[in-house]
Amino acid sequence: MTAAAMLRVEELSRAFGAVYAVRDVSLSVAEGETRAVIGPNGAGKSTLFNLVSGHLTPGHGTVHYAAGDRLRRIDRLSAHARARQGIAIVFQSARLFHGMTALENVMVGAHARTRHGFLSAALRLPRHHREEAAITADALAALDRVGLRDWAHRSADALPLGQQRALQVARALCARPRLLLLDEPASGLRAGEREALARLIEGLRAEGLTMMLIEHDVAFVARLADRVTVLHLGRQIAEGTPEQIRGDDAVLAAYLGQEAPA
Ligand SMILES: Nc1ncnc2c1ncn2[C@@H]1O[C@H](COP(=O)(O)OP(=O)(O)OP(=O)(O)O)[C@@H](O)[C@H]1O
Repeated sequence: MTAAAMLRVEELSRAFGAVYAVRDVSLSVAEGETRAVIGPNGAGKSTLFNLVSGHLTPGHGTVHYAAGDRLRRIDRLSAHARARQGIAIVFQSARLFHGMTALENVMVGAHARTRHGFLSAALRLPRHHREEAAITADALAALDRVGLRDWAHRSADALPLGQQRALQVARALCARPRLLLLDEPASGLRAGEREALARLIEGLRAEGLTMMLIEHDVAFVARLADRVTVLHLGRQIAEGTPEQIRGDDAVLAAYLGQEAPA
């Protein structure tokens, strides 16, 4: 791949007690690439994402990210600092704010990058009024981008699951990410909802957004990802195009006894 790296992970490890969730993983994601991360249950996929987003710190290894004109080391920065630099994560479990509208849910994402932060915004301090108007405009634009503009003033609780996922993506987009991490965004969705989500991700890919995506369905991965990283028991056992991964013996062996990538 000739494009510049957006993310470089080197010999990254993280253990919980005696068990390595991620062990000596090295990978590089190019600017504009969509990278899928697959692997059987417990392979370390979510842990890897949390190590990149800053929700976990590594026991060993480094994470570099393209901030400004070069790769900078970020593995000791807080999740908040990484978010301000453009790394956004959509977690596997839906974390919407109940009792808030779709618009308010998205505005929370925008506050991650403002100077004064969410707390003073929540307190409605005067200096926030101009900033607030800009955030509202950004949040409406993000809702529009995911096809939820008409839901802006409706309760997020009323949204079907597929649209709740789209709302989470909108919230992440509102923070203007340069690297978007999506942890199993399609899990639990029905066929029509999966298709809508796939089209949403395709649209972001066409816009050139760099993404990492955890997903079990290999047809979904083949459609959306440029390259695939395969983890098993914390280690990276393969990397390549979706085509290369499908025929990889180590990958097929890792999935033995589980749902194999067909
Ligand atoms: N906070 C934690 N405390 C203890 N063990 C953990 C913790 N988080 C993850 N693990 C363990 O680390 C390993 C990797 O977990 P992780 O959630 O990263 O895998 P995964 O590939 O995302 O799995 P899944 O597909 O089931 O979501 C598992 O053995 C898991 O039990």
